[in-house]
Amino acid sequence: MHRRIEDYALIGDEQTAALVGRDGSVDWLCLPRFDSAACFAALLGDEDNGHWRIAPEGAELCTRRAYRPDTLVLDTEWDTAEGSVRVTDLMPQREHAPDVVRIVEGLGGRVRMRGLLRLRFDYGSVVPWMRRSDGHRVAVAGPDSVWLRSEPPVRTWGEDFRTHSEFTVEAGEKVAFVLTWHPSHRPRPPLSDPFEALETSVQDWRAWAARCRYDGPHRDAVVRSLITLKALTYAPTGGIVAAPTTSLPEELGGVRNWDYRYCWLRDSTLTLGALLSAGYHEEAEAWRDWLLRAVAGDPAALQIMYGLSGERRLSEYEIPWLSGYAGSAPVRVGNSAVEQLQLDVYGEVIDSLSLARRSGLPSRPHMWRVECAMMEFLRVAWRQPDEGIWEVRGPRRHFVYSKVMAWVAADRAVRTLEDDPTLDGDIEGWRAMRDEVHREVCERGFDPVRNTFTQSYGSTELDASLLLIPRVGFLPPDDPRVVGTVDAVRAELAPDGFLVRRYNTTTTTDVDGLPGDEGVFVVCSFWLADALHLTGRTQEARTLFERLVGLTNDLGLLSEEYDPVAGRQLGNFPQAFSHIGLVVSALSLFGVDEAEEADGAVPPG
Ligand SMILES: OC[C@H]1O[C@H](O[C@H]2O[C@H](CO)[C@@H](O)[C@H](O)[C@H]2O)[C@H](O)[C@@H](O)[C@@H]1O
Repeated sequence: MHRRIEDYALIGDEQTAALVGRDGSVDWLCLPRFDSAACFAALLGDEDNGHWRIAPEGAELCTRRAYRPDTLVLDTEWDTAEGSVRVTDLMPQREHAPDVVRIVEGLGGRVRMRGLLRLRFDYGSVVPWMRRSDGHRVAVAGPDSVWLRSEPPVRTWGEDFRTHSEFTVEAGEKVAFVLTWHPSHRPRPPLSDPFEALETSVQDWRAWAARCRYDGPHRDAVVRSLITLKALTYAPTGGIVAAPTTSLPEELGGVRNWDYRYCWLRDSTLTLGALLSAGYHEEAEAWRDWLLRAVAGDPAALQIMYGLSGERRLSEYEIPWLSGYAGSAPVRVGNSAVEQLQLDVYGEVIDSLSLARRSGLPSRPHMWRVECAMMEFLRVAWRQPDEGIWEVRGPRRHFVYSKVMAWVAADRAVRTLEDDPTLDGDIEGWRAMRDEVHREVCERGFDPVRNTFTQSYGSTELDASLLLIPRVGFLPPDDPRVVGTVDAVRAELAPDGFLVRRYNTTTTTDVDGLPGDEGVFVVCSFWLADALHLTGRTQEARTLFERLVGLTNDLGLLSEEYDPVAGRQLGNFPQAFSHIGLVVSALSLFGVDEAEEADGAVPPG
């Protein structure tokens, strides 16, 4: 029986992350990086694909669980007939090697505990050799070795390619387990102190969370989202992954299963906006510098996504031995979307660089050169059809949102030149492009009969990305075409007025070229709240926002999509896009309207 996606919690060390279930089992962990092969892949198969469970003997789901306030340290507790026990899970900031620390603490009575570790390298397929060394159990296969120790040592034995442990805790007693990954050709990794690591982690996360500038309603949800975005950052380079998982399905049993362990420029730039609005300038600067390195060379040959360090080749393949989450196959590694043309990305990148400049981030000498190169490419390329924001795998189209974002690119480039006369650029050429794009979108992407912008030129379909038109400043919020579009999108893509689908997957136009259906797309519902607010319906927007916060799991986490019929989260988890939506909407609806600035909502001049 698979766990629901929302039954998982996230822990991580800003280089990789693990998912821990309510039953005390770590079912997903890629080591040493987010995009490495998983050594625990039970999430996408079964327990024999690797997991690590620590729980009271005979117990199933925990009685309660929570993050320690303002941290990524997870407490999972069970009340049993024998007594109560807590397992505290964390991945400390990395010094030498990645560690997963699990501290078992007796809370009352005398509880018998069981540990079961099945290490399976290379996405659940490789059973390692196990041996003992210096009080550790060591698993080795190919490039990977994993070292397990406990403090104090507890009885541990191997059987059937599994490592078992058995021990008892009384109130106040603590047993810590540390699992450390290391390259298999290297000597034993340095030992870290798990109890000290716990204290330091709690302090560090709290100090980080205290920097949040937002102090309005739903602060806890905002801080949890920011912590999640921070946890999705690959600290050594500043790259931000869209999610720490691959192939959690957009439809249970379906084929819409993708690998999100990479850095999408779209998702990352929006993360940058959310972090900047909430006061996190260092992270924004680190990402901006990651971007400048990733696109170096020929900035015009921009990819829509990169690896954690800016790698370009992310070829997609399937893993046939994993049955998929709830049977949702195939499981994919890599992402073919890397080869797509998505014109909106240029707008998002130039917008975020312009925001970085306006927010006072120290400039870099080649930043403007990169923007100019992108503009030169876009000046010609904006006329092409593309795969659009939703990365459709059907034929290219003239997606309206892509054109709107081409307008944003030109608009922000022109404004940068207007603000800083020391910079060189073809201001007249870009102004002309801006006007031409605007004219064309209003002529070819607008349906005057229904009074709404459409998904693509000449189409009758709608698209949730159109909700962003007022936010990016393409038209003022009170323009009747904007109000008409918000109403039309809501009526057609959110029949309950609340949960928004990104587009229709069931029409004859078969826009995405994929079989099957999908859930509602969480970030789009936040966009609806923002659009309602901008168009003067703030009370309605706030009510909607509050319902959306209700979709988070018990820990405040959101996946990419939601199934309103089953009442379950769907898609990769936790997903940056959804948490960005929550932060930006909260700041805009209850804060100081900085979220608009973050997304570049500068009304057209
Ligand atoms: O639905 C088809 C596409 O789905 C994924 O893309 C989605 O996730 C991206 C990362 O969060 C996001 O940037 C994009 O807008 C979403 O549509 C998947 O990665 C694609 O390969 C797939 O074609």
